[in-house]
Amino acid sequence: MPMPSTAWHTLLDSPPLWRLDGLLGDPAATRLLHRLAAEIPWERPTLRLYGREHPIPRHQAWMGDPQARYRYSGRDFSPLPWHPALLEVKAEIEACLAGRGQAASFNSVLLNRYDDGEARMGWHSDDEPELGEAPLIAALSLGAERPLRFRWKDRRTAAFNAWLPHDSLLVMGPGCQDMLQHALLPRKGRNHPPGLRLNLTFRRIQPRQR
Ligand SMILES: O=C(O)CCC(=O)C(=O)O
Ligand SMILES: [Fe+2]
Repeated sequence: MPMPSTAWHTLLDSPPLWRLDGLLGDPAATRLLHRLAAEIPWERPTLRLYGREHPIPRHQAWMGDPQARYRYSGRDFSPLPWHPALLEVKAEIEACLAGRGQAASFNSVLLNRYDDGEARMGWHSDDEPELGEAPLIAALSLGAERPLRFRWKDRRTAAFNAWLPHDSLLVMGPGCQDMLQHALLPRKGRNHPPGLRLNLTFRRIQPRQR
């Protein structure tokens, strides 16, 4: 098999925000998209907002090492065991980052599935205490290309889009969660509504001390 041709793009110098195109190469990336869409036990958990339960506007799943547990909204979550294909992707990402001089060792992945342009994720930073002080998060996009919107917390610089094509890896380095928020906004696109998109965010959860 020829090595997929990859290229790094620097979206921001500081904090470091990078994109690598062609992480897995095709047809491997497209095969992975369809395999994960079919084999992952996708869920649509509900969130309580102003006293009412709302299903989140996308599907998701959480996988990782057994000790990569975290607390959210006062509840304890344990990851599902790794899907074998995701362990391979994790190794691939870690190798790519090592090649860029960036050591990383992930122990969990949050998978998001967006079926259409209505599916979305609101403004947030990935700044849960379990992720540590200055986390490095690497997110693989598969399927429909959509923009991840970034805005600065201090609002001094304009918001911007990071377009995430099929088989691209977005790396949010130390400081990204402190200084920026990001969101996957809904897209109407009457002529070209986006189709299925998966996003896999690899993270390192610090095991809880107790
Ligand atoms: O779907 C995306 O590109 C973003 C996902 C994300 O921000 C997250 O999982 O925290
Ligand atoms: Fe995020």
